[in-house]
Amino acid sequence: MPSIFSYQSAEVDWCEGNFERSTVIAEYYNTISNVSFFALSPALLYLNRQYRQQRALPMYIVSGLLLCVGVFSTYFHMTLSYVGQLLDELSILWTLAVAYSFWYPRIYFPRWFPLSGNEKQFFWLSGVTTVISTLMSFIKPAFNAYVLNCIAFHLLYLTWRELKKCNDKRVHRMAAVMVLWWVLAISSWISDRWLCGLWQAINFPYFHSFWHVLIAMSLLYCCPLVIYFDVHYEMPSFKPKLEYWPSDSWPVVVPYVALEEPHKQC
Ligand SMILES: CCCCCCCC/C=C\CCCCCCCC(=O)N[C@@H](CO)[C@H](O)/C=C/CCCCCCCCCCCCC
Ligand SMILES: [Ca+2]
Ligand SMILES: [Zn+2]
Repeated sequence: MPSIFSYQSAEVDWCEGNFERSTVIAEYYNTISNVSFFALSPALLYLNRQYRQQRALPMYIVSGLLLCVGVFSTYFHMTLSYVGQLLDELSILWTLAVAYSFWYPRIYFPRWFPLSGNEKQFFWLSGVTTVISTLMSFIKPAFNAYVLNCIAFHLLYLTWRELKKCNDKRVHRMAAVMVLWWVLAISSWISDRWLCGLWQAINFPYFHSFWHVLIAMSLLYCCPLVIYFDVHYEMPSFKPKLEYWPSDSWPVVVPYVALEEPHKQC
């Protein structure tokens, strides 16, 4: 029986052929495309530095966790080991759980939820749910990936609820771009899983590496939106403004949130 650390002991094997470009890296392009996660965290921290000064702990923790996602995903695609698969999925689960605990808007807490000291209780509820989900991941990690992808639908629902109340055109545009990247990302993930025979027949089995880049792009737009609504709800002494680096007129831009003097827009 192979060890849980050994090469190709994982439950899933992505469409890209194994050991075709290297004798130590199982899926070469799926491994190197994780560079997008290594670029994401420093970009988030640097561009949103005004917000980071106000909310240092959540920003450093989530950026650190996104780096862990990159490290574990690299290890997984390099080895295709069972441990790699678990670490890849658990790092995503914990990043999502921590992000929800820090940024889930209080107005969406369930009605039955006790309202005094609710942040702390929500923090614990998220913690307990995550520990239970972590234990369950050991049972069927391949199924877990589908469950994790479903969380994006909840994020889409929250975005839609917020957009209904917001007149800022820049926010609507940013949400639209985030959804576009996500649609491209999830289509790549699903087509790598379900249509692998077809992609192998045309000798183009690289859709999972596209997924890595596209979901990182989607997160690049998702994070400023989360920050925007956090400032809007929780930091009344600031006015959030969505900006693009290096400037609005450049063909390739990276979005971020600048904090200005008080005045509400949404
Ligand atoms: C101010 C900052 C707020 C930040 C909040 C963002 C929290 C995001 C947390 C984690 C996202 C990481 C997703 C990348 C996964 C990369 C690893 C990977 O490819 N793993 C696959 C195997 O190699 C595995 O099969 C993938 C499983 C599914 C992961 C699903 C993640 C859902 C992420 C939702 C992101 C939403 C973006 C926009 C939604 C409209
Ligand atoms: Ca493979
Ligand atoms: Zn992957």
